[in-house]
Amino acid sequence: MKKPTVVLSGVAKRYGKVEAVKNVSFTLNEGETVALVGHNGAGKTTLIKLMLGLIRPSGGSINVMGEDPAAGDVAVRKKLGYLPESVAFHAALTGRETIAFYARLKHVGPSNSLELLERVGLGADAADRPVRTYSKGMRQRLGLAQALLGEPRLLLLDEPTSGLDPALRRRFYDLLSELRSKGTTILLSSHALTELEDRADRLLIVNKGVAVADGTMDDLRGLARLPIRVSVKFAAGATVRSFTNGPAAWRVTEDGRLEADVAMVDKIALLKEVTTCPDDIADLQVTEPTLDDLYAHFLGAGKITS
Ligand SMILES: Nc1ncnc2c1ncn2[C@@H]1O[C@H](COP(=O)(O)OP(=O)(O)OP(=O)(O)O)[C@@H](O)[C@H]1O
Repeated sequence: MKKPTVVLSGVAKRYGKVEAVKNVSFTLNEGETVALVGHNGAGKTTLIKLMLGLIRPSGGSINVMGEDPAAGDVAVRKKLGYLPESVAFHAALTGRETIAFYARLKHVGPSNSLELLERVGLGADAADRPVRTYSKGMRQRLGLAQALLGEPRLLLLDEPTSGLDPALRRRFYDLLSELRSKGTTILLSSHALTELEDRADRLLIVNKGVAVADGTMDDLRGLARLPIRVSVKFAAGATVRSFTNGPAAWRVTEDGRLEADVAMVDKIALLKEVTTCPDDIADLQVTEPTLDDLYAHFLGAGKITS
């Protein structure tokens, strides 16, 4: 059975009159990568700060690795890594000095600082340059190296790939899968929906402080019941058939394909019908709802969990 790293039960957070988080409950398990998504101001950073123990909830309870994170237990803090949304470092310190500084704050040995910097793609040359000479992407990577200090069991990453080019993003996600395979729990707060789609085990969608959906992509697709799109291209010389028996209403696209949107439950029946004469078909595409589609759907719906 999966071991929970974080458990939130009925958590609320008020800032004066603003109800930033309302009755939120979820669990993050060992070795799980969960994407936390929501519009600006939805409450994502507030949830992360609550899990870090930087702020206290106005209601409900939070348990991180068996402890109340706001109790200030050093042993728990050592096992926690955090990358804030905007990373700010002392401009005059080198990358290596920055890591040594954070290692002291976290009470972990700085001995592996160079190895840590190399892991995030900052080599020896960059390690000994002052941070003021770093590009935005290099600062972001330094932030990630700082979050990885002490081999954390829980990583909370707020917009971790902002400022990273596509190659560095790939490298970043490779690093995350390596950590995940070692059992690290990872929470990624991000607006970059397309890159989260294949990388998160689970999605947690928040809207105006409320968790409106929690589940895997497949769970959420099942709950949303959004249609899938089937698109057929006929082979040259094939007689273009019309599929009249199936459940779908077909249309002809500008590039001459036949296209239809059908409910998930009708998918197999439709594909059987379409492929009765396989030699007539040059191409067949089946497109499931994307995370963008699901996100739009759940923001328009009430609370739904798998
Ligand atoms: N210290 C604070 N004092 C008052 N209101 C706050 C404070 N911090 C956050 N809020 C409010 O709480 C709500 C949630 O903010 P939060 O920063 O958690 O959202 P977010 O989902 O992280 O947004 P973004 O995607 O823009 O970073 C917003 O309405 C915000 O204005």
